[in-house]
Amino acid sequence: MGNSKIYSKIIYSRALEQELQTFVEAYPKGKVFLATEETVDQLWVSKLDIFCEKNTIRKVVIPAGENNKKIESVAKIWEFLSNNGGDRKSLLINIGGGMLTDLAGFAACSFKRGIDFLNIPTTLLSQVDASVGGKTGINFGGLKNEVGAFKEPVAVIINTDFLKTIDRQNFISGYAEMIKHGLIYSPKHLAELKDFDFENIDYDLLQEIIRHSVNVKEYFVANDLTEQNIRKALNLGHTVGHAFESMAMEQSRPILHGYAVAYGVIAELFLSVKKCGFPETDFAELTKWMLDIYGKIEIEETDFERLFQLMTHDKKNESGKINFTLLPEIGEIAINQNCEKELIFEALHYYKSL
Ligand SMILES: NC(=O)c1ccc[n+]([C@@H]2O[C@H](COP(=O)([O-])OP(=O)(O)OC[C@H]3O[C@@H](n4cnc5c(N)ncnc54)[C@H](O)[C@@H]3O)[C@@H](O)[C@H]2O)c1
Ligand SMILES: O=C(O)C(=O)C[C@@H](O)[C@H](O)[C@H](O)COP(=O)(O)O
Ligand SMILES: [Zn+2]
Repeated sequence: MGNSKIYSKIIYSRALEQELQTFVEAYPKGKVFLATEETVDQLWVSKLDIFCEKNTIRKVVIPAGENNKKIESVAKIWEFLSNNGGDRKSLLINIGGGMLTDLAGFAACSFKRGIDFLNIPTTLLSQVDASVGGKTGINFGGLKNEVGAFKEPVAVIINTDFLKTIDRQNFISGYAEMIKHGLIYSPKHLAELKDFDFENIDYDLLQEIIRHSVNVKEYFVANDLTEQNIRKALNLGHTVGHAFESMAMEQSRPILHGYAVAYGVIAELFLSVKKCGFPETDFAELTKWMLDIYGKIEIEETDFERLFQLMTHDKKNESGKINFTLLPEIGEIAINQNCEKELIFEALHYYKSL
């Protein structure tokens, strides 16, 4: 099984500038560039000595927010690299949440057909998921990640200090992808997440739990970088979740990605019960737990058709059939599970009734 190996190095370190220096020195002088976004720039990047004027690392800053994960922002990064002498041997350092690492990763892997990039994730979600594994991309035509490429960063530097300025909503958004990792691979990870007190964060413990979560992601990526088979496990909750996220965006009431994933996981566990025999007691317990944390997105019956249409664009689909990743039980995966429209509507009815 598998068509790739892990090329990226994951570095857990709180000595960020020291780690970065090693990379900067490995590339030609003047050919190291930085991409970030406004919030992260103000809170963090502008305070780091390594990026001060006397050093030659030039910077491009994108406005913050999911609505900036778009082609115009990619063009801004291409233009910046082009105007500042970016060449094939350049390095682009991406510092930010998943919006920024997806976007700038895509800009890097398309500029001059691909330059090196290094990810420094600053949200929980990007530390445990988005910055790792080489899925880069942008939203297009109202669809999530409709355009992108698979390319691994040269390294990912994970520094939990960044999480000290994250708000609660963004923290629990990232926590949803960790729950997903527990569900698809590791009941032990799920248990430690259930025990974690995110109202009163222990950062040393968090660092350990992040490492466990990243290990789950790396396991699937190492075996299937381009998502031909087993990597589809990492997409649990995303067929319905991305439809919720896109619809919420269309209706001008955007939701965070991790919340959309949590809502999608509930709907897809319903499908798992129906199609794969997922235990009903586990389903009831997990649904209650996630409802307590995430609440729910309010949907109307009149939304179902649009949600279904959005699901027809999911990247796991084949021959016009909507394919889900489902679970026969916690830690056991069933990929390529085709569900008919009637059953998908049943799941949406169930979700609406909660
Ligand atoms: N490539 C992948 O495998 C993958 C995996 C999961 C999610 N994603 C994508 O990641 C994106 C979501 O990422 P996200 O949740 O990090 O969102 P984000 O990058 O939009 O960041 C969330 C918010 O936190 C702010 N922020 C970032 N770092 C901060 C810090 N240290 N302190 C304070 N505020 C900070 C940002 O300005 C933003 O307002 C989505 O586009 C999703 O599709 C990609
Ligand atoms: O790494 C993966 O593979 C994932 O599916 C991780 C997801 O959490 C992430 O949101 C990813 O960007 C979704 O990809 P998509 O292919 O469904 O757009
Ligand atoms: Zn996701």
